[in-house]
Amino acid sequence: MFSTDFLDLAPLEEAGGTVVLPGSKSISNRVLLLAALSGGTTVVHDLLDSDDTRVMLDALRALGCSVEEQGGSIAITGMAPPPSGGRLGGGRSDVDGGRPHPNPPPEGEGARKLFLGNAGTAMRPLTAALALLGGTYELSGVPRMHERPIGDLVDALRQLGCRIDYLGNEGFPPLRIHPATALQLDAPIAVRGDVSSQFLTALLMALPLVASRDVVIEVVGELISRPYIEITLNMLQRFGIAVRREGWQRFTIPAGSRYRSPGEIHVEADASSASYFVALGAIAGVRQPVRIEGVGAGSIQGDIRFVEAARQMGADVASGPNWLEVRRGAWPLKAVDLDCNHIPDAAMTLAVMALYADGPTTLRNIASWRVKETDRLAAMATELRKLGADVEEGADFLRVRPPRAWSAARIHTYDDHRMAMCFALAAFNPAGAHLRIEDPKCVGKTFPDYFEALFSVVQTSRPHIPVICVDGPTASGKGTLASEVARRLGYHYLDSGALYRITGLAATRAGLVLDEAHEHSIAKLAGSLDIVFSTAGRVLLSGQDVTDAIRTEEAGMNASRVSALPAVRTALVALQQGFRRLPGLVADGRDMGTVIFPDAQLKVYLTASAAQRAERRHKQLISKGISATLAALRADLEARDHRDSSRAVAPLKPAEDALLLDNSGQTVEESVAQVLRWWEEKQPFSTK
Ligand SMILES: Nc1ncnc2c1ncn2[C@@H]1O[C@H](COP(=O)(O)OP(=O)(O)OP(=O)(O)O)[C@@H](O)[C@H]1O
Ligand SMILES: Nc1ccn([C@H]2C[C@H](O)[C@@H](COP(=O)(O)O)O2)c(=O)n1
Repeated sequence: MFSTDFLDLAPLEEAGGTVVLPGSKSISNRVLLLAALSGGTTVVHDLLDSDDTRVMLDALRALGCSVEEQGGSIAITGMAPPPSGGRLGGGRSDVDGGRPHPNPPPEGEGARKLFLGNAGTAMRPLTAALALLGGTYELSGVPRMHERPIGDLVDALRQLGCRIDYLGNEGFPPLRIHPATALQLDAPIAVRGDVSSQFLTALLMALPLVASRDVVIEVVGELISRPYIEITLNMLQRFGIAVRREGWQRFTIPAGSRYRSPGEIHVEADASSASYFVALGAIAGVRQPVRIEGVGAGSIQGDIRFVEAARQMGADVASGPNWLEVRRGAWPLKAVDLDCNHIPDAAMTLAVMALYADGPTTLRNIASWRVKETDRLAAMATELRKLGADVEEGADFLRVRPPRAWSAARIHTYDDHRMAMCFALAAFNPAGAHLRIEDPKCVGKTFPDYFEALFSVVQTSRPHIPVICVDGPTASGKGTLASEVARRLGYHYLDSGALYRITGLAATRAGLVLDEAHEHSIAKLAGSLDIVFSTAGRVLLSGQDVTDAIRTEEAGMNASRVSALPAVRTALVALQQGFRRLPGLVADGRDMGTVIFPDAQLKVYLTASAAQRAERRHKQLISKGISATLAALRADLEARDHRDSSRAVAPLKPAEDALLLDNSGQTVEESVAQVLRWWEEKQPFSTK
């Protein structure tokens, strides 16, 4: 996951390849709660690992469920009591036929506090389940969760006899739930269906806990987002509850309903997440398709119907039971006028596809966008306008006219994963306008590795991929500076010196003398090195860890020797240039700006006095327990500087367009801040 402050997207050109999608958030959180409410153990395969599912798992643990990892799957042992179980809330009327929470917080003791982040799929169903299970609880979330309505659900639960107080604003979390006294199950329970379908889902999942008789739910108003109710009914069926339905207005939970674990259950991939890759294929699947694995025509998720909308806009989609393959069909995409009530989440992706359409696109019946992670109607309109689109925002619709002239834009993401994910698709704009996605880690809610997945299936020409070069003499702090700048920007990092160090080591181990007479043998060796830079920061040569072996002063000197051989340098060019991958690269060495990446967008030549550098290296070695004298180190580094800058090929020198940075008097943070400032000044959306 990219945990940087922002992620800059270079202009993208094409897409093609395969993505395997993570599990559905909607299914994952339903399955977790149902497993918790069932007796015995349920092994859940392919569960989504994201912010919202972690919130649910933490809550279930706090409620006394056992959650165990089993070879990549999760085993949940539910909190339901044995069939002979006692009474609701551990001591209330049996008339209601309710079952008790097996582990409720004892009355009189403080409430059990559950923090549910911004997960509506945890807050709503847990409110209903805990109100019926008994015990005292406080349910809270992030500030935005406290702005998301829950009053209609609380009203429905109060009709039943549940006792729930608002701890902040009336109608919104946080909530305090008290044990119910007696439940009124004889009259139908009315719940509004036109604000969020999660209220009905919450009741459908909670009421089987107390269904000593038929329990009827009546939906008031037009039920929105029906496909989500279909998922709920489907999951309930898997856990032994056969809800009877009359149209979309009346639902009956049969008397005697009792949760039964299916033992094992697979979570299908997320159809809403698929929408970004369907759109990607429609926009950029020019020479090859984008193949999406984990979800397909057989999906139980309503958002799979996004595929129909994408087809209407021109996408060429083939599908199988759990895969989709999408290519560009019509281009530009076709403008549409669509009712999106059935695909509220995925419809956000259509709003970004509309930027590439041949006229204005209107998305209707999307009032529910206003009560999601953010007010998505307002947010979408604001951000689309930044790109140059002409946007009309109604109470429950959005009309998007594609930009006549695209602008580079910083996209604010409002802590809303879907804003980040769908706006990334604007990077294919024909004007090559740059995009900055702010707070990219918000995708952690449903798809933590979204950007990694995206970068694995998009292509752009090399010159578009940003590169920052940091060249300079030994111990000037290049590696320290370059790796930190890369971390802050979410870019890849190339330590080119390591490649020469590895070459020197491999040649020495092969018994080669590091001189001109062996130039071609060493070059051949350099061209066939099996090197792995592990994510844990280790360097492997032919599977062997050489991280420490290449860091000695002797290895540095040997690297300097082999680096003076022209054939060796040539042998390493392609390997170094191969590090230029999306979203960008920071490379350090001696010739990054002069030879390897002459078109780099920013070149820094980093220096410090020889005395400073010797001192830094001395400290560095001492901290590793390696003894050295300052004088010897200074003599060594001056000898290395001399060899590196006087060799015939690619000598150490500043590129003509490099910015000089003498960090003798700077801290590491000061030099990092300086380079980031220079980088920022080069961005098209710079505030300057
Ligand atoms: N601005 C700075 N101020 C003080 N110390 C620094 C600064 N930058 C780096 N250092 C320290 O100097 C030491 C050498 O830095 P680093 O290894 O990054 O240099 P380098 O130029 O990459 O060296 P080499 O080319 O030999 O690999 C490190 O211990 C680092 O923490
Ligand atoms: N781009 C590069 C990187 C390194 N070298 C040579 C010269 C150095 O003395 C040696 C070790 O580099 P370090 O790890 O100290 O950065 O490798 C080069 O010629 N070109």
